[in-house]
Amino acid sequence: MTVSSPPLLLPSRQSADHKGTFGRVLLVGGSRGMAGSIALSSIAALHAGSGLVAAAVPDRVLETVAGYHPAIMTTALPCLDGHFADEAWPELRDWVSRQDAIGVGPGMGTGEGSTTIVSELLRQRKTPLVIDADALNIIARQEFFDDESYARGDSDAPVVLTPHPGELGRLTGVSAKDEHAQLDAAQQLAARLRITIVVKGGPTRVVDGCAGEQSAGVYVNATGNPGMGTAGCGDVLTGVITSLLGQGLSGWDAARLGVWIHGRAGDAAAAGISQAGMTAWHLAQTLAGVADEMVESSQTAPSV
Ligand SMILES: NC(=O)C1=CN([C@@H]2O[C@H](COP(=O)(O)OP(=O)(O)OC[C@H]3O[C@@H](n4cnc5c(N)ncnc54)[C@H](O)[C@@H]3O)[C@@H](O)[C@H]2O)[C@@H](O)CC1
Ligand SMILES: Nc1ncnc2c1ncn2[C@@H]1O[C@H](COP(=O)(O)OP(=O)(O)O)[C@@H](O)[C@H]1O
Ligand SMILES: [Mg+2]
Repeated sequence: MTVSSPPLLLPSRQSADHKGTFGRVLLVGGSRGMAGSIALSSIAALHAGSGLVAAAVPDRVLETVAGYHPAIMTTALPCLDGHFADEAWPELRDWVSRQDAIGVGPGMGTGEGSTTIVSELLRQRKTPLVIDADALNIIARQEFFDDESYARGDSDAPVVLTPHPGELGRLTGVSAKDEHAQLDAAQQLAARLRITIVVKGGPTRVVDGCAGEQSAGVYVNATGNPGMGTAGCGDVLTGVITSLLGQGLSGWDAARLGVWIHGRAGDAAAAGISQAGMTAWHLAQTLAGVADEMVESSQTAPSV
């Protein structure tokens, strides 16, 4: 199988590097019945190379999420019926500025507490943000993006949305059935808000509304396969892109490299297991095995 080349590479790792070099990231989400989503995002962030990963989850599911992986740190937030309570944001607020990037949305539900978290995370402009899943559904339902004040400026941290066509339809009002109209709508939304949007699917496309020539046009990803049409694969991508933002990439670079390595891991899972039998769990594991393909290797590093 010929593997397409990554759109860019991370700098090679140096012997003096440490956890802090590779970023501290926070994944916010999960709920009773959907604890796995935020665990997949958190494990994916570790397997994409982050130095430190924590999951901020409703108290009720903390032990469940913590049980998936000993390296994931967890923070319990106030909970009501297994979902974020209104009191969750005041406790989450102080964590935000300490992160190199935050991913929000997987499995979080669309209740009051989650809505406040999404609204406040959108207001802050210092911490890079990936917005996925129920966080996108909240934005759509609350029509937050009708308010131009959410648009990003040159000095603001990057924001990356990762909708599948169903979520993009809710956000833009353009049906998932009309692929081209959805891509146009995503490009208009990205340009208006000066953000990056990953339009997930087969293939996935990335559009970017931030300044600079390099981000003009549409990036069409060449990796991935229909075996990835299985629960949790989008949650894995959220963790990957959050990790890459936390490693210092721009929204455009983190989104393109993120979808490339995500699809590459999906191809490795399909080859190792099968398209029909692979799951998001397999994808998260194969991601660890291919992660170095995102990094400048000694072979490609300029000779001294
Ligand atoms: N193990 C877990 O805890 C999981 C939790 N999940 C969470 O469940 C919540 C709901 O997300 P879901 O995506 O499952 O539900 P949604 O209702 O948002 O999306 C599912 C529907 O979207 C449409 N859709 C999706 N991809 C499409 C495509 N390529 N073309 C056309 N239509 C498409 C289809 O109508 C599909 O039935 C999210 O918060 C998500 O994070 C899911 O990620 C699944 C796994
Ligand atoms: N046919 C396909 N080819 C390539 N990638 C696919 C295909 N179907 C789904 N995917 C990928 O799998 C992921 C599914 O995301 P999503 O629907 O959000 O999953 P979940 O919310 O269950 O985690 C996306 O990254 C999407 O691009
Ligand atoms: Mg999803």
